[in-house]
Amino acid sequence: NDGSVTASPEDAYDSEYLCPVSIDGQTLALDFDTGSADLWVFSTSLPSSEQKGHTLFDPSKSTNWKALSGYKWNITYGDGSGASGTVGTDVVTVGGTSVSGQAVEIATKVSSAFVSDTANDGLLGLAFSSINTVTPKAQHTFFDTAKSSLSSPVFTADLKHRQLPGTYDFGTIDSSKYTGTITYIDVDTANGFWEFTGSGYAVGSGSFVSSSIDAIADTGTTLIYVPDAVVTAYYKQVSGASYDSSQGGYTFPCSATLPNLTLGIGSYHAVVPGQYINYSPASGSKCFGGVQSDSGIGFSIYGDVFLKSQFVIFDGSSTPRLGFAAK
Ligand SMILES: CN(C)c1ccc(C(=O)NN)cc1
Repeated sequence: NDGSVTASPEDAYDSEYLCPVSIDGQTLALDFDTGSADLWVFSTSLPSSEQKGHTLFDPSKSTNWKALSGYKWNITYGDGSGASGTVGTDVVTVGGTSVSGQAVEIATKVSSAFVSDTANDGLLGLAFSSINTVTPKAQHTFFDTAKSSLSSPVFTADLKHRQLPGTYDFGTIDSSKYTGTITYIDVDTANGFWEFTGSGYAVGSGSFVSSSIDAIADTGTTLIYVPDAVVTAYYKQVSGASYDSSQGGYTFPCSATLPNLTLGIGSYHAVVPGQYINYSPASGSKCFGGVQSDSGIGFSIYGDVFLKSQFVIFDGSSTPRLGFAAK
């Protein structure tokens, strides 16, 4: 029951990656999110003003739909966006991986950020089921539901930079997708995230700074959010860079040459190409950085700008771990 599904960038800046998911034959484009654990979809139960532009799941058209009476969900993400609604189970298929009895959370309310993100028909959470928001009983993620039917209890992310489709694979580690060896690091599941301790950083050709960085691998977050020491050291090497409160982060002249950012994972040095860190135009001739401060979050977030530079293994075995390799 192993599977592979394309992950297509939603826009020119890879702000998110969308994957086709079939729910009893109804195919929606979902944002696979290793930073949350709810599978929720835009639905016919939303107010019509919130439905516009999205593909909607209609449970009344599903022969395998089973409503969970009295079950509800309500989620808020790190950027303040959120959604809520009701719950049922259905057959969910991702690439070649099909599971029955999967909890599907029907949105009856979504925040404006989701309404306006018309390419996004919902999220498929891939964090640990311990942070699923369904009450009165938390539900399993798609990966947890599928795990026992996979050749190996793993999924991998091979996200690409700019305009290229990548893939999420379930059940296998495709050795044609990476070079060199895989470095594994232990995961602390206490907060429900793929959370690990990074070993430090380097900016451009500068020397590596050993420091413990508490971070999560989050495919649902676009940028890299790291401690101020890292951010300061990075933008010190970018002429014309400065913190722009009106933009809510560091910007720099779009003509600037950006240094690579190396992030340590154990003894492995993961290199994020400088070009990936010129994230998008901000205003005028200024561009917005793909590396920003994690202050106020409580941990660092290694989001898509980092993850797309690597081949990443999410190992859901009895001792969960993360694997990283160059590609
Ligand atoms: C508004 N949208 C599409 C979001 C998608 C994902 C997230 C998130 O924090 N995932 N870990 C937030 C917002």
